[in-house]
Amino acid sequence: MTTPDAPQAAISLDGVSRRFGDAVAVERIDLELAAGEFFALLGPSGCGKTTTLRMVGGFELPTTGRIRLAGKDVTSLPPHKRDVNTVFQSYALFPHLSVIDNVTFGLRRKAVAKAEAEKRAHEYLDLVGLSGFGSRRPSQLSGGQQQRVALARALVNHPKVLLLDEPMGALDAKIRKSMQLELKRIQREVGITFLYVTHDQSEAMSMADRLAVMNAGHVEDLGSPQRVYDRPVTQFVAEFLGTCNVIPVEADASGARLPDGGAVVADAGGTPSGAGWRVGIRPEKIRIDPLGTRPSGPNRTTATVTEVTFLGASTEARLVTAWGTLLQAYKQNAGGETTIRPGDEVDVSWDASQSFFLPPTDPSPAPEAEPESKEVAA
Ligand SMILES: Nc1ncnc2c1ncn2[C@@H]1O[C@H](COP(=O)(O)OP(=O)(O)OP(=O)(O)O)[C@@H](O)[C@H]1O
Repeated sequence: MTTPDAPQAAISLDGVSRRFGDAVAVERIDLELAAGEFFALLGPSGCGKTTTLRMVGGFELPTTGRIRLAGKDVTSLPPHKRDVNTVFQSYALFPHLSVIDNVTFGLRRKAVAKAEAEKRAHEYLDLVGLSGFGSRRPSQLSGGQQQRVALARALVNHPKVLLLDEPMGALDAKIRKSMQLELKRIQREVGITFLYVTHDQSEAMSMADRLAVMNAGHVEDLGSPQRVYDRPVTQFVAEFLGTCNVIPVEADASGARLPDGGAVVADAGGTPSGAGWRVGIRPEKIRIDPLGTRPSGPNRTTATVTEVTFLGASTEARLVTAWGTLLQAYKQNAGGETTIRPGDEVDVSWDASQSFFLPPTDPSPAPEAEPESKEVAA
């Protein structure tokens, strides 16, 4: 939590929940976003991302908890009394107004003089790469261009915080990719705090300074994209962020072992003890060598290659261990690789630093359970 001399959080959620009748959409969330941070809320459909964002925007009231913006309690304030703007997936542009009138709309309502409002609008249209489009109607723009207008309109009031709810949802994959880079550049330039909701893990990882992975209404993991990808705290998080090999381990006082008895050491995820623990390794971290060529040590076993797929930049191998766990491994095609074929017996190994222990998964977490891991802005 915030210490007296820590910089004030731009957004802070303290024990925020939202129920709809008996259904719990958001369950006791604690979040702190630093000023100027690009923060993503990531998770599958229905996990509570949009409800969380709507509570920050004032479109939904929390059932419990407090929301602060720059230290000010706004929990029960209506949207227009909060220093935030929202960009929705649908853009919500006025179809009968020109681009420039769409962008100046909020300023004009705040009684900013027309000339001044238009000057500012042109600056923001420049920023989003749309100078010269001011007199067009939204219907004369592509989806990506409409999205930029919506962004310019949201930024032109200089809100302290911008909320973005799947703003790229309507764009095709290629435009999405270039808009992601663009949005990150714009966010850096304007220095406004962004709270960005998406179910697309690559979008969140490529743009966010930090991200929170939500599952069934609670925050399951929170940290930098690299930390959450490399050292996820649960199997759900590991698998939501990309492909992950998950191997059961048996653990006792003498350490953790694979089903074939080989020792397992991992630098992350705590010390397994008892039943139900697993070790996770990303496919690109798995090393494959001809059978019998790996020196003995922990984190190695043997497997049979079942499928090899050449993907151009990389090759994907599927393997099965002697006890029946299926594994996936990616290898960059950097030249000089040993060819492997289906049916080959191989040594499989990985570094302790590239793997993480995963705790037993509770099949039905108690509704009042605390999130398994939390971090707050320093
Ligand atoms: N107004 C409402 N009335 C009843 N239930 C609601 C309401 N709004 C949301 N919910 C429920 O709350 C849960 C969380 O919804 P929310 O829209 O926050 O999820 P999400 O993670 O944003 O999903 P998506 O990615 O599909 O938009 C869902 O089970 C949803 O059905």
